[in-house]
Amino acid sequence: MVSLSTNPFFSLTTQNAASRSSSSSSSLYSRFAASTKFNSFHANNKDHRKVVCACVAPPTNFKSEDSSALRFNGSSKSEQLSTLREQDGDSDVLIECRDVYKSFGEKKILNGVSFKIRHGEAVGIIGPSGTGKSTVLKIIAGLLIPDKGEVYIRGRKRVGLVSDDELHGLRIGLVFQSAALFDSLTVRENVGFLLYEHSSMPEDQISEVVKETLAAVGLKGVENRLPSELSGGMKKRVALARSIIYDNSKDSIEPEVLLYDEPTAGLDPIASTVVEDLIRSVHIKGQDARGKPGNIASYVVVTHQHSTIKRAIDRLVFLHKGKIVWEGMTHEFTTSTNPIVQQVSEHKLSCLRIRSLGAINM
Ligand SMILES: Nc1ncnc2c1ncn2[C@@H]1O[C@H](COP(=O)(O)OP(=O)(O)OP(=O)(O)O)[C@@H](O)[C@H]1O
Repeated sequence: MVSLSTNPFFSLTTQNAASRSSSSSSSLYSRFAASTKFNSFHANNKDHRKVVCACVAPPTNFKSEDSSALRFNGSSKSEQLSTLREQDGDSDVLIECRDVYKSFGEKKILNGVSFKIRHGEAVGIIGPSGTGKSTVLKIIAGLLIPDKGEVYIRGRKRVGLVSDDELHGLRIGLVFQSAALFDSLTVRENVGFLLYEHSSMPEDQISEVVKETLAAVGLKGVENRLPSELSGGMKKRVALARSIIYDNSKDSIEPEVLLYDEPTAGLDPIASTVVEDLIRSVHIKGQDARGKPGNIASYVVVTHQHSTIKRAIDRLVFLHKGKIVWEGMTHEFTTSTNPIVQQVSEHKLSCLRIRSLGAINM
């Protein structure tokens, strides 16, 4: 079985999972739901609602009467994943997009995207602005449905949106560019949201895990601050902490694939380096940044930043005009004979602003 329970708010459609019912968790929810930003966001913009729902770590079971307003879709659990694919020697493939198409209205964005994410990989998706990189992440995360084509999670075809936490076996976490913290909650509550909402851990233990996780991303003594009291780089680190926290009281920890959408956008070079190295450190050698058994099996980074490619990515997928035009190891990027890659690598990656690629003729 496969689960995407790490994904934020996926649990909103789940009615029956055991969840923490403490007053503190409902108060967390009400404080979050009562925030002006949240209400206006959801009242005014359906598409944005999806993004908000996607952007944070993993409350897997919101218990609220209002939660119906936040559901992604009405698809049934049985529709979520089906059709176990035959084993084909790809046993290390965690996620596969096969011939995926996506349009928004008349606008064709993805035109047959196929690629695989294997266990242990650090994959970067690069390409011109507007070419559909974030759309690919949202499709992988189960927040958007392809118009055509298939997404397989550990060999099982996903049907519909992810909205179910009864599935288990792989968690997928999405860290949005904006960090997307809940403004009305403290850093502790933001980072510990999943555990407050969904685990049976006592609150003092959750506080301890939050503290450890924050320390792992280089933050100390910020637990009681609100997001508005943090710098941009700190917010990104809090978002990272929120994506890597897990319930360590469980017997087994599911592997997780983390999806980062421009994790260093807007940061200065030093702050970028910190985040890039953290992305690596939560993943490498089967250890997480707390020195405990790691659960981040693989990660995918959408980026325009050269330093992120250099420090945090091993394999690149190059998306252009809705298709993958090149795939290879990062070091092969500069030696590729693919014309479009050559035009980019002539810039030696050091001045890589792939946004300018929009002008390149294919
Ligand atoms: N929900 C949506 N509704 C309508 N259009 C959308 C939606 N989401 C994305 N788009 C459009 O799809 C195109 C691809 O967007 P996407 O964010 O995936 O691009 P990107 O490659 O990540 O761009 P960037 O590098 O600038 O972040 C853009 O033109 C965007 O405006």
